[in-house]
Amino acid sequence: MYGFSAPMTPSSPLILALRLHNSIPPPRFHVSFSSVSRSMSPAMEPQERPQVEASAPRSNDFSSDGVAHKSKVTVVGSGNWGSVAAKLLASNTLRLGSFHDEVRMWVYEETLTSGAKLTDVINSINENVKYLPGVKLGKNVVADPDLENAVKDANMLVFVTPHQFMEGICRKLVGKIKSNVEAISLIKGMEVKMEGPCMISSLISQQLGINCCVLMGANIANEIAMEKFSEATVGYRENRQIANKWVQLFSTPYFLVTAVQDVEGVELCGTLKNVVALAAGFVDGLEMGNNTKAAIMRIGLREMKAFSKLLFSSVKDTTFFESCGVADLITTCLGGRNRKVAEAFAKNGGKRSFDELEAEMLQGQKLQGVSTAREVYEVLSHRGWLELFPLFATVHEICIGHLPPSAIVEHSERRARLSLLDGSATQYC
Ligand SMILES: NC(=O)c1ccc[n+]([C@@H]2O[C@H](COP(=O)([O-])OP(=O)(O)OC[C@H]3O[C@@H](n4cnc5c(N)ncnc54)[C@H](O)[C@@H]3O)[C@@H](O)[C@H]2O)c1
Ligand SMILES: O=P(O)(O)OC[C@H](O)CO
Repeated sequence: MYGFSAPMTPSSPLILALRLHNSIPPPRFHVSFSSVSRSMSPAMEPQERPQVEASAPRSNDFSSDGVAHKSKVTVVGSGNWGSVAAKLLASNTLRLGSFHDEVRMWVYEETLTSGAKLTDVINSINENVKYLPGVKLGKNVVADPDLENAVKDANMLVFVTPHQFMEGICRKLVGKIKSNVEAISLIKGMEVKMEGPCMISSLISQQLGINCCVLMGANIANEIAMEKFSEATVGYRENRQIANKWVQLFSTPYFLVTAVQDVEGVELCGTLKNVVALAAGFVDGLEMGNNTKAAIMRIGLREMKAFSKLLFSSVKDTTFFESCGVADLITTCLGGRNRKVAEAFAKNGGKRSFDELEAEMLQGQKLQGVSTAREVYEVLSHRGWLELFPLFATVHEICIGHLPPSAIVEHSERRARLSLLDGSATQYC
C-alpha cells in the first residue's frame, strides 16, 4: 500500500468531531500507488479551502502561448523532518495535477557505517535509513547529493535543515535558482546579526531574493511518518494564493494545515518553543513533577509572546492559539528531542555537555534549542531586556554551565515585568 492509509478510521470520534466543524476533508483512505488517478482524485480541501486546484485548469502557471506548466518541488534537507516532509509532499504531487510527480530531496551526503552512501541507499530502497528508518518515502522521492542540481528546475523550494546550516546553504544557492521560485521554511530557528535578529525565512528571502512562507506546528516527525493525525500552520506575508498552494501541497487527511497572515508570529513560535522545551526537560530531569512543568510551560509561553511582539509589532495574539503556538509548545515539552536531551543534561547535574549528549543520544540529528537560547540571550543582553525574560535567560545560563539545572525554577519564579513589554516594537532584519 502507498499513500493515504491513515491509521484513524473515517468514523473515529476525533475525525467525526473535526468534520462536524468543517475542518477536515472527507476521507480518501487506501489510495494505492498504482490507483492514483489525477482525473478521479478530488481536490484536497484544507481548512481555509484554497481553490487553486479546484478551479478548472489544473495547472497554475501559464506561458505566453497559454501552455500550462507544472510546478516542480525540491526539498532542501533530508533529516528526520525533512524526510517526512518529502513523504507528505510526494503523496500529494502524485495526486495533484499541477505538480510534477517527482519530489527531489537534497541530501547532505554522508557515508554510512556499511560504507554505502546515504543517497544511494535512499534511492535504492526508498528509505532514509539514517534519519527515518523503517518508513518508505514514496517512489517519486529522488535523493540528490548535488545541491545545485537538486534546485535548478524547481519552482517550489521547501527548506528543512537545522537552522545553523542555512546561511551557508543560501550562499551556495545565490544565482542557482529560477527567478520565479516560491519558498517555504520548515526550519525552527533564527540567526543573530550585527543589525539584530534575523528569522530564517528573512534570511532566505534576502539572500535569494524570493518570497518565503513558513510552516510550523505540533509536528514530531516520527508521528507524522506513521500518519497519526496532526495539525500545522502556514504563515504568509501577503500573497494568500501562494499560501493556499502550500496548504494544498502539504495537506493530507492526517495532516491538517491552516494558513495565517503572520509569518513572523508563526516562525517565532516554532523557534522559541525549543528554548521552553529545554526548561521542561530540566524539570523532568530533576523529577519536579507535572505542576512545575506546567508552570514552566506557562511562563515560557508568556515570554514567547512578549518577545515576539517586542521584535515585530505585527505579531498577532491569535497566532499563539494555532498549532504553531500552544500546541507545538505542548508536544515539544512532552515528546521532543530538546526536552529529552535537556532531561539527560539535568540528570547528569550539567556535567556532560549538550554537544556530547546530542551526539550520543540523537546520532546525527540536531538540537535547535541550545543555539536558539544563546541567540535569544544575545538579543536580550543587547537590548537590555535580560530582566524581562528570566526563563529564556536562565535556560541559556544553565546550558553554558553558569547556573545549575535547578535554577530553572528559582530564577523563572522572579516576577517578570512583562507589562513593560506592551509597547510598540521595531522591526529588525
Ligand atoms: N524532527 C522533527 O520532529 C521536527 C519537526 C518539526 C520541525 N523540525 C525542524 O526541522 C529542521 C530540520 O530538522 P530535521 O529533524 O529534519 O533534521 P535532523 O536533526 O534529523 O538531521 C540533521 C540534518 O542535518 C544534516 N547536516 C549535518 N551536517 C550538515 C551540514 N554541515 N550542512 C547541511 N546539513 C547538514 C544531516 O545530514 C541531517 O539531514 C529543524 O529546524 C527542526 O527544528 C524538526
Ligand atoms: O524534537 P524537537 O525538540 O526538535 O521538536 C520537534 C518539533 O519541532 C515538534 O513540533
